[in-house]
Amino acid sequence: MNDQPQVPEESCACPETEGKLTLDGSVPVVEITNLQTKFGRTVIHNDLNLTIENGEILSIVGGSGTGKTVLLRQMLGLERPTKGCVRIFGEDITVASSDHLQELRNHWGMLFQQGALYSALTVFENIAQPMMELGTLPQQLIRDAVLLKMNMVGLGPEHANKMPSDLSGGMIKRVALARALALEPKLLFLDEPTAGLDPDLSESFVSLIKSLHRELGLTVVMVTHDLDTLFALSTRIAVLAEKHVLAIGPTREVIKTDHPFIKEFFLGDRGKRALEALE
Ligand SMILES: Nc1ncnc2c1ncn2[C@@H]1O[C@H](COP(=O)(O)OP(=O)(O)OP(=O)(O)O)[C@@H](O)[C@H]1O
Repeated sequence: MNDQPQVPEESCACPETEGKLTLDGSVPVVEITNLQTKFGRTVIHNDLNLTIENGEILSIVGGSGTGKTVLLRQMLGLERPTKGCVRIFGEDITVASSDHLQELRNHWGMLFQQGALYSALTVFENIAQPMMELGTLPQQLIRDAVLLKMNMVGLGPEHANKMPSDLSGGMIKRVALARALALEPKLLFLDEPTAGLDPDLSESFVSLIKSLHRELGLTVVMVTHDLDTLFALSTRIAVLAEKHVLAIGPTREVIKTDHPFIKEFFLGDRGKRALEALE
């Protein structure tokens, strides 16, 4: 996929707010309005609206090809919708310049599915990289901050000089999480955070995310197919179907929605087991 955002076909009709970066929780952390995404003639999203409040863990679910990844990339400013408005911390990122987007990205962290570590850099260097890129922080402060982030995600300093190829899947996720938290974001995006982890590692990674969410006061936006992760973490779930957010709310309310995808996804055997485990 092309990482250069394209200019939207039509300008957005954003709700009337100041449109300036607001980090104090006084406006929704994410506010998507009347969003449309088309690739050629294929419409992926139409009239999609989604609001995510400060402190939530909002999970996005939906069938294959419903546009979850594209929506996540639009929230990250990596893609622009065909129409509509994507406000992050009150600021419409669909009209932001590339330079401004780069600055805005320092306010959110992203954990990619495969970790996306730089293979030629050590654990320390991977976590330090967003701080180094700022070009303003003294070396000693970066060193202390990296060790602090490592500690936060349960990695001792003895791992600092390891290369990604020396790490287990669970450790790669922890390093990637430490890097996502490097600039102390208030908003964290997670793409399939537990994919590829065995059930025990998955459970401990979920606990880690839960405690960091609480301790750091994060807002989390997650895409996952894993029902255990979904049920254990989400404060609300948004279901993408029929090109828009078909249902949104706490898990127990969303699963009552009478829709074939929701019935199949949540109320199959796997869904029932995951729900029972919550009770
Ligand atoms: N740059 C692009 N050009 C053309 N089509 C695209 C592009 N990016 C995504 N699509 C299409 O948009 C649709 C939604 O893709 P997306 O990856 O967001 O789905 P998804 O909901 O994340 O699916 P999955 O759960 O299978 O990962 C797919 O049909 C995909 O092929």
